[in-house]
Amino acid sequence: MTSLPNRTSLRAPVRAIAFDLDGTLVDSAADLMHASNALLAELGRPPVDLPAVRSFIGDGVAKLVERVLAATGGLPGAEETAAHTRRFLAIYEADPSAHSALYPGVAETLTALSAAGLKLGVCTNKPMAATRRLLADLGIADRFTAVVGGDSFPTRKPSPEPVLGLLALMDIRPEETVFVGDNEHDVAAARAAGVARVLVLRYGYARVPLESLPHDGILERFGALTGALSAASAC
Ligand SMILES: O=C(O)COP(=O)(O)O
Ligand SMILES: [Mg+2]
Repeated sequence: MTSLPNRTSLRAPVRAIAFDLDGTLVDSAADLMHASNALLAELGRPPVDLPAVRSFIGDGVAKLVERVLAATGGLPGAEETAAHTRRFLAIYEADPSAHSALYPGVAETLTALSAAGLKLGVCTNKPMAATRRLLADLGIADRFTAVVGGDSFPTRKPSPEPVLGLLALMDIRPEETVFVGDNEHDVAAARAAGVARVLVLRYGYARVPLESLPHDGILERFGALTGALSAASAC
């Protein structure tokens, strides 16, 4: 009787890792809060606190600003909201990193993964200009083969479009890719793009229990990624 090949031997080897940004690589909530509060001060509105801002992150800047406005006196009309979003971006892009930091283990782990020959990419819903500046300020811009932001394609995560766009730029197929994120949009986008594995970080800005999401594993800390990848390739 012929034996069936095991699951692993049917899988393409992992050649790339695509990372989410906010809540995965970078704890960026404090700068988003400061930029929100600078805007709110100009509008004569009360400030928002860190837990509120954490819960507003993940759908891009326009949604963040809408949620900030809705929580502090109400959402104005579409044109005024768009003007406030532009003002928020001007404030945020001028310095997106003063109060932000890489999560523990991020710099070392990215170095180890590139040294192991893996291509690394970023797929975030944050607009590109702020993303580029944040990655540069935190000293990790040169680790990535490609970066895509919330304004790089017509749709954002949870759409698979930016994930597939990132992989095209990296010349990598979804089945050769692991996606590492922190929220429900990352899992949905990566699943819809057909990546081989989806891992989520416990410490990020998820708005639903991680256990309820169709991921392939929860990482308690960023440094656990190298072990998770070698365990998967060994089994
Ligand atoms: O919502 C944002 O602006 C950024 O979020 P992300 O990096 O987690 O995709
Ligand atoms: Mg995130």
